[in-house]
Amino acid sequence: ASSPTAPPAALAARAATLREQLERASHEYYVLDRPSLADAEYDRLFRELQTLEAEHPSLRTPDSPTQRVGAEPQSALPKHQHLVPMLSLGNAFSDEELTAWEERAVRLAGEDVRRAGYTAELKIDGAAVSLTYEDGVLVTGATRGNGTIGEVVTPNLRTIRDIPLRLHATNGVPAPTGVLEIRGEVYMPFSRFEQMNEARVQAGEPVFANPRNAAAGALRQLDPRITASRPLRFFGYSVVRPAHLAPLPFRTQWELLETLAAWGIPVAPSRKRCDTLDEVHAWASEIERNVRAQLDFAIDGAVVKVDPLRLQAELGDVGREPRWAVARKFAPDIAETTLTAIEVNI
Ligand SMILES: CC(C)(C)c1nc(N2CCN(c3ncccn3)CC2)c2cc(C(N)=O)c(N)nc2n1
Repeated sequence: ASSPTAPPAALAARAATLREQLERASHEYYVLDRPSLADAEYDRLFRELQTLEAEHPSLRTPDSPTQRVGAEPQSALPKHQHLVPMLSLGNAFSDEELTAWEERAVRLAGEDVRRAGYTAELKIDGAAVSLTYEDGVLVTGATRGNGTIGEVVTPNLRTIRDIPLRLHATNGVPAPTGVLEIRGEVYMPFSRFEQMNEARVQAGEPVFANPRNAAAGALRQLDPRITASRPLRFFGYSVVRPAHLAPLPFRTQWELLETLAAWGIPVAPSRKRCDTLDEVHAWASEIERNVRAQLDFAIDGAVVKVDPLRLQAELGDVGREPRWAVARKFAPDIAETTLTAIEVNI
């Protein structure tokens, strides 16, 4: 017999179904931009779940869509120690410097580095964060901070629709178990950045100098309702877990990104699996010359990574920078440098 407070199994099952349907609809609407559920239907299901949770509080789980916006403002942001430190990135400002990076890696780990190839990614110009999931449920979100200690901003990150509150099994990829940290970049699309600054000018509020500052500022709000009002997005690019836990279900950076996407984490477009560094040079040049101007978000370059995790571990890090990855920086965005110049003149 069920105890008086435990909800009947049928209601618990209904709540679980509603959570799944609402999260899938939200993912299709915000991430895939192809909604399959009408807004009115979404609202009806959302209200049904809210009612169920109000009548049976034990059904109000942390991965419920009703728990995205809303905790009370905090007094200050608590500190968070990252399970695995978030590294920095060395910079390569030219093709020659990128080639020198490859030569050093080959000297250390041998020709396998060249044979195995690279994953090349856009370098999103936003604010780096780390999301901790336990058995697929988001439990903590933190800013990068100094790489070892960041600030807990979980309520603020939960307001970002791109960030799933629960990781799902799809395309034959099982949902993750145990604890893992997903790292990525929170950013503000250009189109929404301009719109927000326009509104701030009308409201007599100070404008943000660039989308990166706007994203970082929104993330560090004490009141999540303010964060919820800011148009923030997210791309993931790294998954780590403490060394003593079971290995993750992928062997290369490319498979890592495919796994993130299968779990419902947005991954930046225009990435490329390159068999040679020449392919990386050509891809980076195409991105800087043609793709960058079409993107609705700021990038400050590309990130080139030795693909196999085995070689990444063999290469390790020096100081706080991985030997197996490097940022290929592009010329600063014209708009930003112009604005900075104007600020200086004034
Ligand atoms: C996992 C590694 C360390 C190789 C790594 N580290 C990154 N970053 C480190 C330095 N970061 C940083 N941030 C502030 C201050 C100092 N360093 C900001 C993130 C990456 C950033 C991006 C991106 N932006 O799109 C990306 N596609 N891949 C990354 N990969």
